[in-house]
Amino acid sequence: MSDNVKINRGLKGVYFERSGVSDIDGARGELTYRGYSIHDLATQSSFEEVCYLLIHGELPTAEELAGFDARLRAARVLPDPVHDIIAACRDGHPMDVLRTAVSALAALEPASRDTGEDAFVANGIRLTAQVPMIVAAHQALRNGRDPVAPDPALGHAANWLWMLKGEPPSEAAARLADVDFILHAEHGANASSFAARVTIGTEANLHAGIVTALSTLAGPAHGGAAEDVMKMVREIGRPENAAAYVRAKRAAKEPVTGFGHRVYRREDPRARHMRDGVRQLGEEMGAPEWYEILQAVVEAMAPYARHGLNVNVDFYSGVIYQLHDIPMDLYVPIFAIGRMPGWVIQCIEQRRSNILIRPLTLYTGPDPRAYVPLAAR
Ligand SMILES: CC(=O)SCCNC(=O)CCNC(=O)[C@H](O)C(C)(C)COP(=O)(O)OP(=O)(O)OC[C@H]1O[C@@H](n2cnc3c(N)ncnc32)[C@H](O)[C@@H]1OP(=O)(O)O
Ligand SMILES: O=C([O-])CC(=O)C(=O)O
Repeated sequence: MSDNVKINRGLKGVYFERSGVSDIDGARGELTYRGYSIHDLATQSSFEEVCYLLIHGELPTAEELAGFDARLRAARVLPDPVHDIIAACRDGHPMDVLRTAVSALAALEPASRDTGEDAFVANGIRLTAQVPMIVAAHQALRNGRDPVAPDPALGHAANWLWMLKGEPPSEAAARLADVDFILHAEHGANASSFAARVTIGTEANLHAGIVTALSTLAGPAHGGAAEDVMKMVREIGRPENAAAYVRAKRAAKEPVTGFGHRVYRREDPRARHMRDGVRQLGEEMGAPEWYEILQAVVEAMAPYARHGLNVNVDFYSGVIYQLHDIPMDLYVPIFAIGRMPGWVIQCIEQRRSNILIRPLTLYTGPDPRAYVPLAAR
C-alpha cells in the first residue's frame, strides 16, 4: 500500500479549504483582500479600514469605520497582572513575551472562553488593540521605563509608535507603519494562519488560535525573516560585498533570507511598497547605504529570479524598522501586530464551517515485533 500513497510533504500545492478572505496569484505575483488589490489598499486605505474589510467582508462606510475605530481605541486596556507577567519575563525574546501575555489574557479575561461567532469578533478586536500594547510595554519595562499609556487621539499605527517611543510620531512615520500593517494583514493559508485553523478545528477559543499563530510565526522561515535580513545586511556591510555573499550562500546551499516563497513565482507584490519606503526613508535620513546593499543583493540574485526566486515582503521591512531605530528582536512582533486581523478572520472562517484538521502520516517504522521486557534488553 505504501507504494501507492502520494505524500504531499509540507502540504505543497494542496488546497485544504475554501476561503473568501484573500487571493494570492503566485504565477502573476498578485494579492487581493476581499477582491481589492493590495496596491490600492496600501496606497489609499488605513489599517483600521483593512481590519474592518477583512473581518466584516466589505469596506466600511465613514460611519461604520468610526464605530469600528472607536471599538479598537476603547479596547486599549491591559489588565494589571499582564504588566506583572511582562515584567517577570522582561529578558525574554519579545515574541516569547507576546505569546505568554496573550496566553495570560486568555486566563485573565473570562470573555475569552466564549466560542460563539460574536465573541470571536469581539475578542479579535480586543486582541488586535492589546497586542501592540504588550509589545510596547515589554520594550519599556526591559529598558527600565514605565509603559506609555495609549493616546486615544491617535489611530492604531500612530498610537503604536507613541507607546513604543514615548514621543509623538511624525505623520510620515505613522503612515509607513500603517502601510506595513496593511501589507502584513492577511495572507491565506500561510503557516501561522494554518496552525491557528488547526487549533480552532478542535473547537478551542480564539485566544488559543492566536497563541498557536504567534508560536508558528516566530521561525526564520516565516515571520523571522525580516530580522535575519537585517543581520545579513549588516554582515554584507557594503554594496560591493553583496555578490560574494550570495555566491557563498549558494555554494553552501543555504537560503538567502528575504528571498523565496511557497506560493509566489514572481516578486511578492507587497515588497514594492516596502522597497519604496526604504529608499525614501533612507534618503530622508541620510542613510542610503542600506537600500544600496539590498539592491546589490537583488542584483546578485537576479540569475535565480528566472527560477521563481524573488524577494518576499520581509526583504525590505527590516531595514525600515532599523531606520526607525527599532531593535531587531521587535521585527517579528511587528509582523504579528499587522497579521492580527488576518488570524482573526481565518479563525472565524474555520469556526463557521468547522472540521477537525487531522491528516495522515504514512508509517515507515519497523514491522510489528515482540515486546522485550526491560530485564531482557
Ligand atoms: C512572510 C513570509 O513568511 S515570506 C518567507 C520568509 N522567509 C524567508 O525569507 C526565508 C528564506 N526563504 C526560504 O527559506 C524559502 O524560500 C521558504 C521557506 C520561504 C519557502 O520554501 P519552499 O516553498 O519550501 O521552497 P523550496 O525550499 O521548495 O525551494 C525551492 C527551491 O528554491 C531554493 N530556494 C528557496 N528559497 C531560497 C532562498 N531564500 N535562497 C536560495 N535558494 C532558495 C531551494 O533551495 C529550492 O531549490 P532546489 O529545488 O534546487 O532544491
Ligand atoms: O504566505 C506565506 O507562506 C508566508 C507569507 O508570505 C505571509 O504569511 O505573509
